[in-house]
Amino acid sequence: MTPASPHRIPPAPLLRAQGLVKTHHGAGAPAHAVRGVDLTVHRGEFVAVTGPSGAGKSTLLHLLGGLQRPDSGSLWLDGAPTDAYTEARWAVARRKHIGIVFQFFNLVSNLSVADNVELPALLAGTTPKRARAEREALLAELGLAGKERSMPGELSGGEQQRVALARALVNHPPLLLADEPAGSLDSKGTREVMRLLTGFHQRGQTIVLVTHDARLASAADRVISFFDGRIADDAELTGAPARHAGISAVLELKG
Ligand SMILES: Nc1ncnc2c1ncn2[C@@H]1O[C@H](COP(=O)(O)OP(=O)(O)OP(=O)(O)O)[C@@H](O)[C@H]1O
Repeated sequence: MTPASPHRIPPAPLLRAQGLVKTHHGAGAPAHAVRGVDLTVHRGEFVAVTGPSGAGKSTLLHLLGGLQRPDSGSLWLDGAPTDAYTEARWAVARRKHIGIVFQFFNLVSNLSVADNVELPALLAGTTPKRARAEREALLAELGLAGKERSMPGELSGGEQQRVALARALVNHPPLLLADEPAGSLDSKGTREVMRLLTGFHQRGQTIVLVTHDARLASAADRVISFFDGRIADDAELTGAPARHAGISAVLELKG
């Protein structure tokens, strides 16, 4: 008698959002930035979220990275519910599981390039020797060897964004979130960011990229059109038909 084959449980999606809603209450009328988003991202995917200015793309990315809290809805990271996460717990989750790059780099201006990149590794408990080795490898890979002692203000925009990428990836997070990473760069810088994101993706990095730049979005293998706080379309770029052309539907992809 052959032994019964063990049931194989498929891995949980890296990211799953259900019913996310976020309204900003500023000085003017409330801004209904995210109006009910269901989204599943599996390991290895490169997802671009595109849409017009004000559609709510950045707000969605901030919700996915725990930088803002939804008014309602739930989010799972690697199968773990995050609804009860405190700010401190989110900070730990980001340090280990989520790298984030922003349009304006957000580097610490009075720290050197080397220290900017090593800091998140040290905060995550990596030994100084290992943090240094990780930093050296990443900066070399990103074409920044020799810039270790430079201060961020001494670098070009493209170089600063590469430092920001190194900082985001130094802890090998399973998920990279990028919010308009080429938004303040010229076309050469944009091409460079595209090349780097594509390279990391080809080596297995899961990426969710927010951009209004069609060129950058074309580097992804799945493009979500975001409009008025909702997913209006969700399509693979390989020529496959759109998986979703409505709003607020659960997306179960590549299951
Ligand atoms: N902190 C905030 N306070 C008040 N309103 C906000 C805040 N952040 C965003 N909004 C509003 O929420 C809506 C969505 O903004 P969001 O930045 O998410 O859109 P976006 O698609 O990323 O736009 P863009 O492409 O111009 O960056 C807009 O109407 C914006 O004015």
